[in-house]
Amino acid sequence: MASLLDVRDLTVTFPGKTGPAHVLDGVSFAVAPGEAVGIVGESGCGKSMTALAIMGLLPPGASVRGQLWLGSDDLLVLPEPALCDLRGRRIAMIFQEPMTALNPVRTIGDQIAEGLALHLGLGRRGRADRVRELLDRVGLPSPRFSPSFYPHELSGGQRQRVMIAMALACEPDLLIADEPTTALDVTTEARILDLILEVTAASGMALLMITHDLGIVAETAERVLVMYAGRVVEEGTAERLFAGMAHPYTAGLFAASPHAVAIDPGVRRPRLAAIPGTVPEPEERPTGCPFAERCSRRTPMCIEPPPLAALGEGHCVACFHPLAVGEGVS
Ligand SMILES: Nc1ncnc2c1ncn2[C@@H]1O[C@H](COP(=O)(O)OP(=O)(O)OP(=O)(O)O)[C@@H](O)[C@H]1O
Repeated sequence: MASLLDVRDLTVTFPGKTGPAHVLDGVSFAVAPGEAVGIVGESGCGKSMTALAIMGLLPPGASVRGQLWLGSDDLLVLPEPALCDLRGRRIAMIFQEPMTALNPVRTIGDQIAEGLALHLGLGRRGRADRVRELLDRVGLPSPRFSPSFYPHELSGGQRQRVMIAMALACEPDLLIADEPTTALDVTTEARILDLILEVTAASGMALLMITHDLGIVAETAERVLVMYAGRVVEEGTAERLFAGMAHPYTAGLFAASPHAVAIDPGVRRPRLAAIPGTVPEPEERPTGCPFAERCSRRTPMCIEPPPLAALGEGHCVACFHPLAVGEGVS
């Protein structure tokens, strides 16, 4: 099937103190129409930069190379007005913290209606009807919830529901959810994830779920990209990858995930095991395997960059010493 989103060799660089800092280094992946893809990695791996590059919202100072195809449009060469038209209409994004993403001095109804006026040209009456329909759709029905509410009158979970309503407003082809439940308690997290899955499946929307938690990926994605230090280090269908994580980093994330039981109900662990060390800063990244310094399996050959190579159908890994199926990381 033709891809909806095709990211090719995406590289994002900022000027650093000692030279260019590559925050993304040759990232490539595709999302098919209606597909749910998860991007997972620790803080600082480049997940948000990937999302912001797709949205055309990178911070000032960023320089971008590569290609970002949405259907037949390369987003990296589209002029700003065309990109602006595309945001909300074809791609929408839900951010980590709804309180900062929502405008505190405008009603939720006005904020949801904005995209409807801009992209669909709906009149006042049409917008009001659609806002009520969307609030209802995301579990904020009237009369209990009114479009005239301000964000501060809602709980964190309810605000995230408003963000979902805004994202759904124009029925985009792709929804990017960047850590959408980080600010929520566990019960609310489960409800919001269920809602995102339900609305995307019902409307045939593709989903790019960005998270640091492999458990969330296991619950939401059909395909998984594991990112480390600005690169994709493992990619596979959720079925393949969770049946045999091959990169020592992915296995480390699994060992550190409090939700690992969602991936493997048989898992028994006395305690969570953190990966030693931290993600190297963009200016300090080695030219070879970026994970080598933290990896118990490294050998002298890891001073070379391992290519992302196929392990089997629907599964690739960038590691010279991948784990065999069933093998744990020591
Ligand atoms: N404005 C900026 N200028 C320079 N470097 C930046 C800027 N914003 C982020 N970075 C760097 O880009 C790298 C990737 O950041 P990014 O926010 O994409 O990580 P992430 O994986 O999404 O982490 P998190 O889960 O914490 O959001 C980090 O090393 C970060 O320090």
